[in-house]
Amino acid sequence: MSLHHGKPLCVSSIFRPGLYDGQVAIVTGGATGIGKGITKELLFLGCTVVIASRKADRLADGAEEIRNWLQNTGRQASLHVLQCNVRKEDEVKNLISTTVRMFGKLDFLVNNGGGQFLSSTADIRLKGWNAVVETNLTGTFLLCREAYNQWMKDHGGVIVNMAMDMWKGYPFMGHSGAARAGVVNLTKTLGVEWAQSNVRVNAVAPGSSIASPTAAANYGNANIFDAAAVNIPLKRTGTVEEVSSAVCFLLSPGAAFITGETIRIDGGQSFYITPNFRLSEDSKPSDVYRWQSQFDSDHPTGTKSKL
Ligand SMILES: CCCCCCC/C=C/C(=O)SCCNC(=O)CCNC(=O)[C@H](O)C(C)(C)COP(=O)(O)OP(=O)(O)OC[C@H]1O[C@@H](n2cnc3c(N)ncnc32)[C@H](O)[C@@H]1OP(=O)(O)O
Ligand SMILES: NC(=O)C1=CN([C@@H]2O[C@H](COP(=O)(O)OP(=O)(O)OC[C@H]3O[C@@H](n4cnc5c(N)ncnc54)[C@H](OP(=O)(O)O)[C@@H]3O)[C@@H](O)[C@H]2O)C=CC1
Repeated sequence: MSLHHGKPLCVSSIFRPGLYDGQVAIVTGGATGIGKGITKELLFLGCTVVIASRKADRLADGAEEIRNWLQNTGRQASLHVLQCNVRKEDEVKNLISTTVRMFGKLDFLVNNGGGQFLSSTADIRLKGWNAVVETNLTGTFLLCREAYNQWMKDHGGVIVNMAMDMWKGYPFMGHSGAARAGVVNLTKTLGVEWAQSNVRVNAVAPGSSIASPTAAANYGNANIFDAAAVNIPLKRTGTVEEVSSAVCFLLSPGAAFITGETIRIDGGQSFYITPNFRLSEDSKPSDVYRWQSQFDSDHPTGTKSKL
């Protein structure tokens, strides 16, 4: 349901029905939150979708909900489930090869699966750092590499990666900020390297503001996203549909001349105040560095200072 000039409209995508008829996509993390929104929209548009993540129960529950939802729109779902931990190279290889074997092709890869935990960087243990970097950066690399080598290199395709609002660093999520900055850079590199194979590689960077039950549960606080709205110029949090429509656009022929790009989906948040953390009120001004000069008192602006 969305609003159009204040009136509710029952629509399930801004894109034309059948846009992705006959196409095959993998969406990692496709059973929950943003990934579930992307999966629904791709299915609604006619795509065959394989959702993949670590937890079999999550995949089963998500798939059932998605199938029921699609049935209510009057469409048949070509939805499939494969377990895969993107941190494990053999499981990633298997995800891609099984998909290609089952459906004869792989048109789209959406590297949505990922996440992190909140911690001051000083307190992150190496295991935790590695878990987050392997999930978000290494996992994205492995999936891109396998999708390319096993199918897209010879047949073309489109990849969309997942970044975040890490443009000015990400206090208290330093591991993920660093990993996602790596994803943005990798996206540029692959956009150039794989252009010769007609493979486009782009990314989306949602603000810290896309609420879903699973995303909030990861932080043990159902309302964690509510506080974000005050720092967002558009004065509200975002929706999974608003991420999904950007992903579906990047996958579409409408984005045929876009590669290596990362689109911010954050209501202007990253151009305004960063981020949801503030220094404590009693933090002191830092030490000052200044040249010593006999002219300082004559020329307070320092224009005639010398070493
Ligand atoms: C106003 C604030 C807004 C905040 C949110 C803003 C934006 C939101 C962005 C989002 O991305 S929402 C999506 C949220 N969903 C997820 O993050 C889901 C996926 N995440 C995870 O699965 C985990 O966070 C993980 C760490 C990436 C992987 O966990 P897993 O259990 O598979 O890892 P392990 O190999 O078992 O252990 C990892 C290691 O990591 C450390 N660690 C894990 N959790 C915590 C924690 N909560 N606090 C501190 N440290 C943690 C720890 O060292 C673990 O090892 P051990 O020491 O336990 O042995
Ligand atoms: N919500 C937000 O505001 C923002 C979200 N993002 C990113 O968007 C993506 C989706 O997040 P969101 O939907 O909000 O949160 P969710 O917690 O609902 O989604 C995370 C998904 O990633 C999957 N996942 C996590 N680790 C792995 C792994 N090692 N291998 C395979 N799948 C994995 C999870 O499934 P399972 O547990 O079954 O493995 C889950 O489906 C994530 O990358 C997130 O970090 C970025 C910026 C902001």
